[in-house]
Parts: sequence; structure tokens; C-alpha cells
Amino acid sequence: MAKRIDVSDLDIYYGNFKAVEGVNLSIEPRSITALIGPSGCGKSTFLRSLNRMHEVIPGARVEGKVVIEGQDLYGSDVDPVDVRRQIGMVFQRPNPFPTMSIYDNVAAGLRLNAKKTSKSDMDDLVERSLKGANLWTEVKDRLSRPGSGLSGGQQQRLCIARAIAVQPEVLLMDEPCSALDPISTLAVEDLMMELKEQFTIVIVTHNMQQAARVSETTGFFNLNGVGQPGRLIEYNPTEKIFSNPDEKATEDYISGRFG
Ligand SMILES: Nc1ncnc2c1ncn2[C@@H]1O[C@H](COP(=O)(O)OP(=O)(O)OP(=O)(O)O)[C@@H](O)[C@H]1O
Repeated sequence: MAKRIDVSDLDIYYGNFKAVEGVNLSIEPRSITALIGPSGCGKSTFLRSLNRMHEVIPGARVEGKVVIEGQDLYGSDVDPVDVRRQIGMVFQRPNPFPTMSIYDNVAAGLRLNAKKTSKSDMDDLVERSLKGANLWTEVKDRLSRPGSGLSGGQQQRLCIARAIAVQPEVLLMDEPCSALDPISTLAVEDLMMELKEQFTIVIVTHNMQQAARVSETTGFFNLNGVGQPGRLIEYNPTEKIFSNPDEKATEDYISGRFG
């Protein structure tokens, strides 16, 4: 299920503003890749370009290529809705559908996909997804209660359950722990380590300990100044980035000298 992502010469624009320039990288399947860098350098923009989510913003567009396991994501015959099913996303703030039950939150993506699923198949899938998100034991006795009644950490795991229920190949996570306390953060990190057995995971994080803890590969983005596009400065094994980076800018950033 997990897929490899190859990005070449990618520029990303909001109207006339070039937010990200010249990204080249390959993301390995069944691994966690972390994207770090100072505010405004284009990490979230780049992440969203990997499932065409930025296209919901009028005027946003890309030049260059994103290829998922040989398929050009921006090919003229590719449906962006289909792309977002294959490549799921978890956002910074847990965003369960507030009035929907826990069960329906998980089932929502499948129902949107309009595949007819029997009640017992749906029950199985909801259970499997909640187990996959390490939430099942906490919610199994209150599946019909609203998702908004859960704690922040539980809501984020519910959103992860919703994302994995449609069985995506890639999971994009945009600062998934920034609204969580340290215990919930560790629970989500443990979950990511389990999920990478099945999925290709790309995570944007401001938490460098988190990048160091969970990822195999880290990309450092930076920008030369306000109004300049963000660029990928260094892309290397996480261990190298945090012990002996190739670029001085990476070292300055991770040692807290700027950003
Ligand atoms: N919807 C948008 N319309 C216009 N410009 C945008 C939009 N979203 C982001 N930008 C601009 O694109 C650049 C990159 O923003 P982005 O949010 O990708 O950075 P980031 O590295 O994720 O920042 P942060 O760490 O603060 O979340 C910034 O200059 C930002 O102002």
C-alpha cells in the first residue's frame, strides 16, 4: 500500500507569489519523513502540494513534477479528489465533524467515496481504523456519542482513524501534535511509528525533538528573506541532520541560532 514519492523541480505559487522554489527530493515508502524550518519557509505549502490540497486556494498552482509510484499527480487525466483519497491528510488542530458521532466520523470518508458498504463491513472497518489509531479501547463503549466530546489528543487520534479508514497510501501530517499536551503527543508519535509499517508518512513539525524521535529522513526548508521563496536546503538521514549536517544553515537552525 505504501508508495514512493518523487518530486522534481517543484515551484509552488499563490497567484504571482512564488512561495516555494526548486524542490527536488524522493520520499521512501514505509518511512517517516520530517519537514522542518522557520515559519513561512513553505513547509505546509509543500506538504499540501503532495495531495493537491493547496488547489482549494484560488490562484494556487505548481510547476514541476510530483510522481507517486510512477503516476504524475498533476497529470491532465488525474482527478484531485481521487488524489486526496490516496493521500490522506491530518491537520494541526483536530477537526472531527463536531455533530457527528465517533462512529460516523470514521465512516465519513468511506461514505463520501460512495462505495456501498454493508453495516457489518462498516462496523469492521470502523473498529479496525479505531484500533489502528490506538483509540478503540477508549471509545468502544461510546461510538454513538459526538466526536467533539473527546479530549484533544483523542480527537486527533479520531482524525487519524478517519484518515486511515479510506486506506490511503500516503499520510501527510501538518504539525499534528502542536495542539496536544506531551502525553497525547507521545501517544500520536507511537501511533506514527506503528503506521509507518503500512503507510508513507510525511510530517511537518516545529518540534525538533519530535523530528529526531520519529523520522528516518529530514528535510530542512529555509528562505533568504521576506518575500523570497522557500527552498529545500538539506535533505538527509535524520541522524545526520541532527549530528553532522552538510549545510551551515541547517546547523544554525537546529542549534537554535535562528528561526
Ligand atoms: N493561502 C495563501 N495565500 C497566499 N499566500 C500564502 C497562503 N498560504 C501561505 N502563503 C504564503 O506562503 C509562504 C509559505 O507559507 P507556509 O504556510 O507554507 O509556511 P510554513 O513554513 O508552513 O510556515 P509555518 O511554520 O509558520 O506554518 C508564506 O510567505 C505565506 O505567507
